[in-house]
Amino acid sequence: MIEMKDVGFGYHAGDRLLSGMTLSLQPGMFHFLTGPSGAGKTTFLRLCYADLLPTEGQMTAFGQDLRSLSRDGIAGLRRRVGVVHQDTQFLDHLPVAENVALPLSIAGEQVDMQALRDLLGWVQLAPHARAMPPQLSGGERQRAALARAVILSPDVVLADEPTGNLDWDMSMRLMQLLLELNKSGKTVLVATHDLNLIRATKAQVAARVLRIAGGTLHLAGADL
Ligand SMILES: Nc1ncnc2c1ncn2[C@@H]1O[C@H](COP(=O)(O)OP(=O)(O)OP(=O)(O)O)[C@@H](O)[C@H]1O
Repeated sequence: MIEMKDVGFGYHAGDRLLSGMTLSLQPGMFHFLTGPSGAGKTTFLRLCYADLLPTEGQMTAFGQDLRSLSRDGIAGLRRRVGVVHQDTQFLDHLPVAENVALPLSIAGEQVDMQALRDLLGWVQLAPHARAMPPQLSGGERQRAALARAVILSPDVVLADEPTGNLDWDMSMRLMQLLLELNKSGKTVLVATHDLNLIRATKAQVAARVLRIAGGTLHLAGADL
């Protein structure tokens, strides 16, 4: 899985945004990552899918040192780690179904149309399969982003403020999908500053809450 030992990161030489982070993502566990705006949550997630490399310490994913991964190694890692980004981008000239299937096309793989239909049905977007992304509501966009993040059947799903622009009902609907993924065995990590969302989810799953504060990572107490 993903393991960090004394990991630090700075965007500029001499700058240490994050330091001393020691953590293992627990396989099959539901994790939250919280902390104030600007604390480094997105940066942490980017480290987890090797979009950024640590400037200090040791970090491995699925037993491989991230700093020594080849291009193919990074591509392999990205298959095993699905990401729902904070500012979900779609190709606006392609229908939702094609956007969701994009990781398959990029990997040069055949699209199994029945599996794609099932996936769209699971995120309740079957009626919107031929819609264009600008026609989707915020909640529908996030569900499409989640479908795209899991189409390659990753082991780990990272979601960066996936409910940031959604009302409570929509947020809970998205969280249910993430819970279902977790129940099916996937390791999930959701970055959010919404403590109510964390509390409501913790009523349903024994989630582990990580918090970034003071430039490092802590395990939050059970009161959260
Ligand atoms: N590409 C970048 N280059 C330089 N600094 C950056 C870059 N990306 C982020 N930062 C800075 O790093 C800090 C942490 O940003 P990050 O986006 O990781 O925080 P966050 O906790 O996800 O914030 P939010 O909750 O507001 O999304 C911020 O001060 C931000 O300005």
